[in-house]
Amino acid sequence: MISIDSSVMKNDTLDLVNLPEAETALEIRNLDLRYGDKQALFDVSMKIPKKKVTAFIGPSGCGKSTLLRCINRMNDLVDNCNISGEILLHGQNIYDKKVDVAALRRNVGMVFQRPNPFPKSIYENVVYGLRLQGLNNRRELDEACERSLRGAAIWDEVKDRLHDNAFGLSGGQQQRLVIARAIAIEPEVLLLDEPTSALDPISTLTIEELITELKAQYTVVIVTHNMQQAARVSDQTAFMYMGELVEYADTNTIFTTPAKRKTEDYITGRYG
Ligand SMILES: Nc1ncnc2c1ncn2[C@@H]1O[C@H](COP(=O)(O)OP(=O)(O)OP(=O)(O)O)[C@@H](O)[C@H]1O
Repeated sequence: MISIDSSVMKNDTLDLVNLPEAETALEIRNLDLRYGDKQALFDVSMKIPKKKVTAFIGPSGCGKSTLLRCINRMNDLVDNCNISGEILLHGQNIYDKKVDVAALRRNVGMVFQRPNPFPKSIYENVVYGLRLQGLNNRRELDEACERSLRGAAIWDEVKDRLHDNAFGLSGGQQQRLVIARAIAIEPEVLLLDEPTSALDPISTLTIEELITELKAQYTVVIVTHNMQQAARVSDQTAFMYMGELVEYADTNTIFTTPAKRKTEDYITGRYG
């Protein structure tokens, strides 16, 4: 039986079904996804609120990462992947033919399970996306670098070695650096795919605190295996099972009074 510390529970609840457009960052409508013959998502619909943390939880293979990857069209890179349904960002379906996928991915950044800094200096990692956009002014790059590293809660640790190779950082620092790189280009949405699963407990806690700070500016969607983590960092939780969205509600409700039996069985550790 998994017990969740009730002191970490939050009290604000949103009506996720009738969420007003102004408060909605993304709306997923009737999303189905197939990898070849195998259907991995079944008719998923949900509204993801702006500037909140939304967690996807569920047993291994239930489709959490697949759903996350749909939000910035990472699944486009997978052969044989077939998607129907819509994901609306600012009222526009991101799967519309007119959509510029590179621009979408700038606006919807992604951080993966294993920290993946580039083999470059800390500084060059952070400003990488800005350079790609053609920004070359040293002062602007310096400012953006500092702002992003501060935003990712790693500035104090690296400010005296910005030109050292990023591989010299610890795993937890590398993950915060990668988050700094993602926020340097000022996305609206940050997708975090099990961002702490390769980290030690102290680094995990630092990243969790960071996630809570990030929602002041960004909409955060996180996939996690760790239910305590979902309870600690998220405002809303979506429980998935075998490709279906079983229950989606504020995190407090999911962990204390879930409406569905399957959710209760999962959060109480009966399977997983
Ligand atoms: N590229 C792929 N090609 C074929 N099948 C895939 C691919 N990626 C995922 N799948 C399948 O889709 C289903 C959902 O996988 P997904 O990785 O989204 O689940 P998950 O809930 O994130 O799992 P985990 O917690 O283990 O990472 C699984 O059955 C998986 O085997």
